[in-house]
Amino acid sequence: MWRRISSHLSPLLQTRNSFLHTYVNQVQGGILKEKSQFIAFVLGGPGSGKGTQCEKIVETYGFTHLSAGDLLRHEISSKSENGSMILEIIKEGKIVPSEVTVKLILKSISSTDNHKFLIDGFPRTEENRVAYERIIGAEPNLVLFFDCPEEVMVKRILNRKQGRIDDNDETVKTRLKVFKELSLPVVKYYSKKGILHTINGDRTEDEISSQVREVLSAYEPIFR
Ligand SMILES: Nc1ncnc2c1ncn2[C@@H]1O[C@H](COP(=O)(O)OP(=O)(O)O)[C@@H](O)[C@H]1O
Ligand SMILES: O=c1ccn([C@@H]2O[C@H](COP(=O)(O)OP(=O)(O)O)[C@@H](O)[C@H]2O)c(=O)[nH]1
Repeated sequence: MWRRISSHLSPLLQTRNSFLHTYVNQVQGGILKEKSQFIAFVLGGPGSGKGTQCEKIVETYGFTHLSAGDLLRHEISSKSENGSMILEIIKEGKIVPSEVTVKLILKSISSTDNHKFLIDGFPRTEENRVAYERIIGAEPNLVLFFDCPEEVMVKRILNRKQGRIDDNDETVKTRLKVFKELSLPVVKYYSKKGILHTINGDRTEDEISSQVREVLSAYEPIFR
């Protein structure tokens, strides 16, 4: 049974506290055990297979999957105050202001009773990354990067058929440009930090899954 310990703090402190230390106490055989929050960022170009693999990770390891794109699309469909601005940006394949995305991520984390999260499709720019670190005050435990040739990603996106407004020839061009110019520097940053794990995304789903399991199993003692 999980229980947040930050309920008596002010809302701001509470959010930050719950993020940094979620920490929930589990009574196990009479011993109060503390679990640390575990965050994995999942990066890769559009159509590289991030969402598909996140679903498998959820099934195998019990992570909570937070897709930044899904959180933003939910703001559009729920007609929230930022909904129309987000719609315009996604339609063009550009990047939503960091504050908006980070707040949505933070809100989801704080309202979820789990200590391990996959944050999929974020951070997409160095500015996103810095905003996340400023607001959250922590770095991820690890970063998975799905490396996939451009022509494979384009083919997958145009076959995706989920009715997404940005899955078309025109917007895909901008998304790929944004990925190369703005997102790859983030990948490089985490590589230098030594927490990046590159996965070959140009394989079958099962082959990719087994590469992912190889990486995650090494972290299992930490996030379990
Ligand atoms: N390894 C794979 N081989 C072929 N198609 C894939 C593979 N992984 C995902 N797909 C398909 O490609 C499309 C894009 O995958 P998705 O997981 O949505 O990518 P992303 O979240 O990175 O945009 C989806 O239609 C998905 O079913
Ligand atoms: O942190 C984020 C994540 C997504 N997006 C927007 O949402 C779109 C779709 O992102 P998603 O991760 O859902 O799909 P992908 O491009 O990886 O297929 C992007 O092109 C951006 O316009 C954004 O602005 N910031």
